[in-house]
Amino acid sequence: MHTASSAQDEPHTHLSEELEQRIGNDLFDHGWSQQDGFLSADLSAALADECRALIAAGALKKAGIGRGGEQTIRPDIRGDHILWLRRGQSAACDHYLQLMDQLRVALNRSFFLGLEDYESHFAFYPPGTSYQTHLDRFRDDDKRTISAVIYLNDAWLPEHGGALRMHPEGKAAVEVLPLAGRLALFLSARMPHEVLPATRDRLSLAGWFRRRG
Ligand SMILES: O=C(O)CCC(=O)C(=O)O
Ligand SMILES: [Fe+2]
Repeated sequence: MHTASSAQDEPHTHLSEELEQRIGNDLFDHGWSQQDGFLSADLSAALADECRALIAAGALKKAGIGRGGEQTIRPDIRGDHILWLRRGQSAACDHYLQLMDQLRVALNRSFFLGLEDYESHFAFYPPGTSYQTHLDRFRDDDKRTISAVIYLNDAWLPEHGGALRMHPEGKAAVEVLPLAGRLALFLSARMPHEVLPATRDRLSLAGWFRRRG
């Protein structure tokens, strides 16, 4: 339920225009963007709790590579366990999906991308697992346009590993640590990226803004 309160009480119930512009400019100047504190500490903690409960219940499954009937499990290439989000599964997930929908509308407004929807899953990388360098666009489906990852891990330190490492064309690699509340965005078809192994559990929400097919 929505009760009257100031913007400070509810950070990012609505994204500020300034934040939307910063994200759009980063994406189109550099092909990626990092926004710390994109989720409030409360929302990030609620999503982390939900993810941990789902892991404990065995609800996350080993992720495959490839699409549809061609999916294969290759832990040497990709070691995460995932669960796709459904609208209405929890207040926290709905809040997150609502924020991403605002971002989708803002990106369409500024850049005429025609982004139509957003799909997202929880991801859990057990210690030592990784995801080798890849692009997020499938060979036979070019709908995925912008990738978004939100991290759910408190007190993450560089020595824990687990960075998202991006490889912008012609530039030095960039690393983003999976710290709670942080958002990483990049162009799905153009940014090769990988997940480095970590020494502790690595929880996140990965998602894709898709354009009309
Ligand atoms: O968790 C990350 O930092 C990136 C995940 C990823 O590349 C993917 O799920 O396709
Ligand atoms: Fe990816």
